Amino acid sequence: MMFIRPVAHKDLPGLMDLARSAASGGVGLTSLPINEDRLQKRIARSVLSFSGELDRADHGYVFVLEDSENGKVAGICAIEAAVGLKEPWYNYRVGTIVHASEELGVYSRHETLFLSNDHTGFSELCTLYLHPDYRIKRNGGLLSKSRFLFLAQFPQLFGKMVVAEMRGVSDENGCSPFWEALGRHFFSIDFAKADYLTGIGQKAFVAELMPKHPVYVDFLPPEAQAVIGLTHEATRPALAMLESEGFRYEGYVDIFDAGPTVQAYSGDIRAVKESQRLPARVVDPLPDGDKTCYLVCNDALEGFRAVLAESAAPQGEFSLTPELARALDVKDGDHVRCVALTPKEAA
Ligand SMILES: CC(C)(COP(=O)(O)OP(=O)(O)OC[C@H]1O[C@@H](n2cnc3c(N)ncnc32)[C@H](O)[C@@H]1OP(=O)(O)O)[C@@H](O)C(=O)NCCC(=O)NCCSC(=O)CCC(=O)O
Repeated sequence: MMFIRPVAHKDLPGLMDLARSAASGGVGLTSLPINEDRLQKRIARSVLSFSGELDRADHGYVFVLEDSENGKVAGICAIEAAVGLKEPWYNYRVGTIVHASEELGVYSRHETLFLSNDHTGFSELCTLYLHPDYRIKRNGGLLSKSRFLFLAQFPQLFGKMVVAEMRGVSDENGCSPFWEALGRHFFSIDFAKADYLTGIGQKAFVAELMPKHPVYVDFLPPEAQAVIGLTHEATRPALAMLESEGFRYEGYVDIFDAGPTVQAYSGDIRAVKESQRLPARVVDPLPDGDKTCYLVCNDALEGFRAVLAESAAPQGEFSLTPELARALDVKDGDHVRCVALTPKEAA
């Protein structure tokens, strides 16, 4: 059985394996560098976040997907409670500047990139990675969307808006047309290096050196213009899952590769809005009848668990098999939070 739980110190070797797997797939995950020291610090920060021992500005909750058959860490995902409260959080906002003169009969509008800190204080979904061997049986949905149950359960820990930065377009050698056209002029390193520095916590430092004045998109080469707001092919499944929950691109892009940031009000995320907190009824076997697949979590913060469960539409209580109750660490009568998968996922 697959279940979600908070990351623990013992998971360092498992996270290193995931980081190596991500890099070998050619995608590389900015926030999952193959760097034992960084990963160990990330685990430690998460453990302290779950126990409430840090400032809100430092809270970052990391979860792993564990295979109970063999104890293997199959995937990772995270939520940062509030970005930009310690050091600036930068995006480009794709806006418009109009140059017009009625007298001369001239009117032209220009797409322009404005440096912004507009997402300061928002929560961020990040570090989503599932080992390729486990990209089966809705594990991707469990991994990505379990975070929404956590958000619904503990709204006081998060901002009113949630964002996610999707990887922008780069080729098989890690070369980004947007970086080559813009960042490269201000920082004489290649995109892969800038991306690595971002992953080890140096993004603000690199960002300080990027152009502060609005950038006219017309002045960028066509290959850079073409990738503004586009998602890397390998990251499309991650984006599709967020879009199915109501996340949208609102014109903010990454300052390095111009990948889109998608966003949603926390309370408007489908799985947050539609989730219900109900008493668990542990039954063996489950009653006959039509069943749907639900995301289910327990009530605990440090002992958070989430699973996928087939169940009939809940009528004031949520029926669970003893095996699922054990995975969720709940007893009959304890409360769980549940939400059905989208009809497309459940099909
Ligand atoms: C993202 C996951 C975990 C997703 O797992 P799976 O691949 O098993 O998921 P899946 O069920 O096959 O696909 C999920 C949904 O994407 C759809 N889908 C699949 N391929 C697609 C494509 N090329 N274009 C558009 N949609 C696509 C499927 O139909 C499905 O939607 P339906 O269910 O509706 O049919 C994995 O692919 C992965 O680890 N990828 C590599 C790392 C990565 O790119 N991470 C995101 C980085 S960005 C980040 O971390 C921030 C975002 C975040 O944290 O969430």
